[in-house]
Amino acid sequence: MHNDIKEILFTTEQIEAKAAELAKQLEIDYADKKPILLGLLKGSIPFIGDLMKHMNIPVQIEFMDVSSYHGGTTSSGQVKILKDLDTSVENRHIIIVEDIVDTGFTLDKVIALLKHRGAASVEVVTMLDKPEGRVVVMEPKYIGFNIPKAFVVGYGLDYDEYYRNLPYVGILKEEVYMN
Ligand SMILES: O=P(O)(O)OC[C@H]1O[C@H](OP(=O)(O)OP(=O)(O)O)[C@H](O)[C@@H]1O
Ligand code: HPA
Ligand SMILES: [Mg+2]
Repeated sequence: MHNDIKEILFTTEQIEAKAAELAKQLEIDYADKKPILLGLLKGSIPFIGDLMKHMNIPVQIEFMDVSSYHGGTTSSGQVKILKDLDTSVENRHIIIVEDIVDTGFTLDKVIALLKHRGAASVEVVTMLDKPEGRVVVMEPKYIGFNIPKAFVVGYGLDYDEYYRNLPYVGILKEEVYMN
């Protein structure tokens, strides 16, 4: 285990099994809908990779780069779109892929934008949900695991752009970001 990690919450094996399980549910629900899997960069990179390889239906993969944490452990509340979609979402079924839902600010903004652009439906699949972090109402339809109110890293999740490459999800030691 990395020296900056206090506790591992989910191992690689647990995460990969959960991704496969979620993919099978999406396969059933979107069998004839030709959905767009929309990954929000950068955190969703490992999860969208694990998810898509278990979805044996026609699916389009797209990305938006959205950011609001700017290197800290709390949301700035300002959700910036650093790279927008370059494909139309009109009349398309969108599955937003997230690593984590915390305050809900990111999804609130992205969902409103996609609906405004005429998406036929918008749902969210997230590997992690931190319900105690919520500031705006947000209920993702597909959730991998619920987590307590702690700052976590790994499996795409960063602190100040590092730790995304850890193959597990763990709680970051507070001393790493307190000084
Ligand atoms: O529910 P929220 O409080 O909005 O938090 C969730 C979002 O925050 C993180 O993104 P971040 O802004 O750190 O960008 P990143 O994916 O590039 O790390 C995470 O990847 C989610 O997209
Ligand atoms: O707990 C978290 N860790 C990393 N990034 C995040 N973005 C929202 N919550 C978190
Ligand atoms: Mg981040």
